[in-house]
Amino acid sequence: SPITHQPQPAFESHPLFVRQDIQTPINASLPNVTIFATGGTIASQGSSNTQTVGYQVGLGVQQLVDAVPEILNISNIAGYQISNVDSGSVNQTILLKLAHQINAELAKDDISGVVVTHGTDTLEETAFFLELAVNSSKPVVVVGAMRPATALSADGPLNLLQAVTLAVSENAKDRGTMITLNDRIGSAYYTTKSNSNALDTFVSVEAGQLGFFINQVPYFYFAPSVPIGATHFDLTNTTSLAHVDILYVHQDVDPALFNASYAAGAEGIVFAGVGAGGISAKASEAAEGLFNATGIPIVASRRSADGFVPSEDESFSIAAGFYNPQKARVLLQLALTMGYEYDEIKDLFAQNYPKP
Ligand SMILES: NC(=O)C[C@H](N)C(=O)O
Repeated sequence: SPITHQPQPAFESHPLFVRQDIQTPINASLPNVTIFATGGTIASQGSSNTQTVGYQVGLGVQQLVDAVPEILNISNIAGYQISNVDSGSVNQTILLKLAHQINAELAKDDISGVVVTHGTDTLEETAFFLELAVNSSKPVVVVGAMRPATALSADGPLNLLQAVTLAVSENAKDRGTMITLNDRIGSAYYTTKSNSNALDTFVSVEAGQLGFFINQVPYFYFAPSVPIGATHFDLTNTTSLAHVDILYVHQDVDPALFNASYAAGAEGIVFAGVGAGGISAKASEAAEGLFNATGIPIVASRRSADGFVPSEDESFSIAAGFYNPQKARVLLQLALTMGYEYDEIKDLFAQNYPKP
């Protein structure tokens, strides 16, 4: 019979708590999974079944689950509507709601894992944020779609089934936050969106995928392992995140951007450098001047899709190592939020550098 999962009393009083229940049948012999819906293409509808650009977000978590009744053959589902936005509009309020609610959910003995439905554009940022903010052996799976729910060959329903499958899989434990889309399973650490339009958009070229689905069964290439530099933050009492900007470097980049970013409130800056963290002499001078004047951490990442930014002696900047700019930003943001000193931030990034 249909049931409504009730909110946890301890969480009702939390300032960031928002909840919308869904109604699904319950089968006591199946594991429990909680879906946190945030929006994105997976929750979008077009005006025709051939429209694959320019559609509107708006489907609720109940509709996402109703579209894939097969999910209820493998799990009992509780659903929370955290937001319903394109992922370009996901912000720290949404991220903190997710972190708080997922931590509370995974602390319950009868929950096997959680799934977050999300737009793909910034999915990797949310996944990496959750990787850092959630410390559990249970699977956290972030999933999206490249085609709206109304499209011919919509990819959302199968992606969602695979995400829930992963959330109840014993083999998916101790792998942190995972990203799944188009049969592939990736780590939140290194998976990135590679194509604005294609279904097969999530890649991790250097670090590789964790696994893939065959006939809806997840197969992993490796036993669970911990990425170099893996770390977790306890955000239990956190209600806002530090302001960190990303500046994109290019020929003739305006050196004034660094001071402008600081003037607008940035507490840290990541720049997407050319090559392995490069920047013009003039911009470098401006960035160094800002660092000397304010002491705010400035992290050098790269605008290339993949690669490593090595640390340089005597540099005013902290090398991002393997982190792309958006992941370096999340790491710096959390370190600043938790009150890390400059040297601790340097060490945090250095933990990710390859060891000889
Ligand atoms: N494929 C997608 O999900 C793109 C969408 N614009 C988003 O919310 O990120």
